[in-house]
Amino acid sequence: MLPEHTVAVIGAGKIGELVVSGLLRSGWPTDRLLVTARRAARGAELAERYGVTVVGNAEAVERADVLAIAVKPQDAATLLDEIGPRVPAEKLVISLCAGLPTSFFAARLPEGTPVIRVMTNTPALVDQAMTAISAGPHANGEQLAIAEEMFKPLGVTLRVPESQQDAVTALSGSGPAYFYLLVEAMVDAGILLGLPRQVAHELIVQTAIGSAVMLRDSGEHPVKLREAVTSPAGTTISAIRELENHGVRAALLAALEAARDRAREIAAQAR
Ligand SMILES: NC(=O)C1=CN([C@@H]2O[C@H](COP(=O)(O)OP(=O)(O)OC[C@H]3O[C@@H](n4cnc5c(N)ncnc54)[C@H](OP(=O)(O)O)[C@@H]3O)[C@@H](O)[C@H]2O)C=CC1
Ligand SMILES: O=C(O)[C@@H]1CCC=N1
Repeated sequence: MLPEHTVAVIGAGKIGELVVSGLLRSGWPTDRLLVTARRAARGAELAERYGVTVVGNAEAVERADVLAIAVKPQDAATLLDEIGPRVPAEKLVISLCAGLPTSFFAARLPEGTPVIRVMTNTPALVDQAMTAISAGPHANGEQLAIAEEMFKPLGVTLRVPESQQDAVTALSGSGPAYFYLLVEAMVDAGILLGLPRQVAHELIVQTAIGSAVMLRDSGEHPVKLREAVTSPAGTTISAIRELENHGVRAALLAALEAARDRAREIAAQAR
């Protein structure tokens, strides 16, 4: 299905760029995509890399039907001071910002502007994103479908109530970083055990991929999958005892709670 909408990605940093590249990979026509950047050099880089049209924020607001806001949450108020009053209420605003509720945008946009909150993640770069989508004020099913049309080609999408978005941010938004940290630590453990770094890296990355595919495709609970690896008096249980002794499970509970709390704090600090 060819998109009927023109999308402007406002603030094409890391996340904005992955939306641009993902849309283009999915066949989104270049002439239905606009990009804005704060620095001219960044705009030129994106124009060169993707052949997209880079415009100012005001022109993006005028020409696009869908405004995907991908600036840092701390920059959102300044951006909305600039563009908010110019956004006609029939445009769809999609926020990709962590923490900020749709009410933050609604308060700075003309009455009746539909706002959708989206939390995606960096595996969008390989079309394996987890993207959670929530309707905010004035957003109807048709507009949620537009957001899904944009993000489905980048991976998996899920509709969630907006009240769950800070938790979603803690789990899947930040989630890739936790897995990368684990991989980094396990590769270092391989070094400790005397393996060459490249060998340790290959062993752990393929083990991560295999485990992830089994989690997704086997239909088995993670406990069952772990038990199948854990032989009586074997090697795995010795490692698991150490993980439990070091409070890894408790650390993850605390870590994700801290991420959720930081999302709330970002919203509270946004002016
Ligand atoms: N990184 C991630 O994994 C995830 C991030 N997010 C959310 O995505 C958003 C973007 O994050 P990320 O891509 O990491 O951050 P970046 O800093 O890489 O991108 C933000 C971009 O917005 C630009 N910008 C800021 N203000 C303006 C403006 N007024 N007009 C035009 N462009 C502007 C910045 O320009 P300049 O280069 O000059 O700073 C920068 O290029 C955040 O709100 C974050 O919470 C959501 C999910 C995952
Ligand atoms: O760290 C952050 O704030 C952003 C939001 C989710 C992932 N990265």
